[in-house]
Amino acid sequence: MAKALLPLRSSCSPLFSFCSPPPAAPSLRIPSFALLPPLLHVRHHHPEVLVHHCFLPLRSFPRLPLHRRAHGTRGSSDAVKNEKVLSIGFLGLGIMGTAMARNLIKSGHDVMVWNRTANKCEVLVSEGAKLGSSPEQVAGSCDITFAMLADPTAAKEVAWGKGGAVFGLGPEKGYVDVSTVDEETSKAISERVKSSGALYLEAPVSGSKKPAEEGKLIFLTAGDKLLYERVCPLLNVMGKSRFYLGEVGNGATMKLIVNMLMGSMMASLSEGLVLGSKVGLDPRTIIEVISEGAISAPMFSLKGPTMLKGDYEPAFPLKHQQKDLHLALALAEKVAQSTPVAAAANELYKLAKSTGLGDKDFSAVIEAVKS
Ligand SMILES: NC(=O)C1=CN([C@@H]2O[C@H](COP(=O)(O)OP(=O)(O)OC[C@H]3O[C@@H](n4cnc5c(N)ncnc54)[C@H](OP(=O)(O)O)[C@@H]3O)[C@@H](O)[C@H]2O)C=CC1
Ligand SMILES: O=CCCC(=O)O
Repeated sequence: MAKALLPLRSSCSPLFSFCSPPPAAPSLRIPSFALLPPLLHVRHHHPEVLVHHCFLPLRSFPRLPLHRRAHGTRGSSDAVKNEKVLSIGFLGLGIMGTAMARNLIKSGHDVMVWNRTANKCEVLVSEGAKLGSSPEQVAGSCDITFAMLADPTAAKEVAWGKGGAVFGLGPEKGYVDVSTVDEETSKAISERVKSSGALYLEAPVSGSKKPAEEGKLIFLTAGDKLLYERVCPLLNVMGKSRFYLGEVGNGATMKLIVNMLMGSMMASLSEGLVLGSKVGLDPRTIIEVISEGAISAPMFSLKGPTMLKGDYEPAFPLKHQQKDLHLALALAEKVAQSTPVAAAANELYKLAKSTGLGDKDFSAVIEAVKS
């Protein structure tokens, strides 16, 4: 199981490493299709979980760029070295979208951006992005369009509301929704996208503002595998690892499970810090003790100190964590699974939101524990 879930980069053996051409490759030519090894599928307990190596099937996608960049490296001229540079649309320039689109621009791609609140586009336009007038126009102008939106309502609105992306999509195009939404929303978007003739991939991300800025996100993808293969080089620019999880919905639910855990962990940390302080312990020592033992977590070490200072500068807005808990609880209810811990955590986030903390970082949930 552990092997199946290894991030792609670490699972690339030299023999099958078609995520990127071998470092010594003298030219940009991708080996002819016939010479490529078959996709390396690693199947484990769950039949839908496939972790495989990425190659670019030239015959299927004559418009593919030929990336030669090695994983993990960055360079302003990466995309410029391609025979054909993909044009990329990016819809939604919030905390995450801005950082992700910026990395695509920095890697030399041709990026067109759109955001509901138009002035948020200005900074990326000053860095080289083109300005789109609507999701429809962006999707119509670009080969691949990414969407990074707040919630299911926003994702649907941008996909097929007035001037929605699907009206600009068509054959040979791809739509990649990286927002955190539920399975039903993703499937509905998939249906609309595919009826336009385009391909669809859901690809929610694990990792927050800093990993987004550093290009170290973890993509949880599902949907059209051909599109997944096509966008691998772009995911590599924005992330450190990626999982292909099969049918549409699997990426969305994986993300909700992860965020359900995260929300409960943060609520738990908050309780421990508040209780410990109340009985006279130094909360800084609590954080230090935790970091030494089996329950240590990067999140505790990262957020603990800022929580003690009352610094809730948003990296992951609390309203989005509450949205994710709500969606995870709905998922649990659908399959009659009891999730009392997550339900209790959700109440705390709801309380924090009702006191005006929705736009603060999710670690501000500690204020609800204090109240
Ligand atoms: N921040 C984080 O750490 C992470 C967030 N996520 C997920 O990524 C998504 C985006 O998060 P983040 O960037 O933090 O959120 P932000 O709140 O910073 O950005 C939300 C984006 O959605 C847009 N939006 C909201 N409602 C609508 C609507 N009705 N129509 C069109 N656009 C809309 C906003 O536009 P406008 O600017 O006009 O308001 C903005 O571009 C969420 O699903 C979140 O759960 C996933 C991983 C980490
Ligand atoms: O959805 C937000 C996740 C934040 C994180 O993974 O650190």
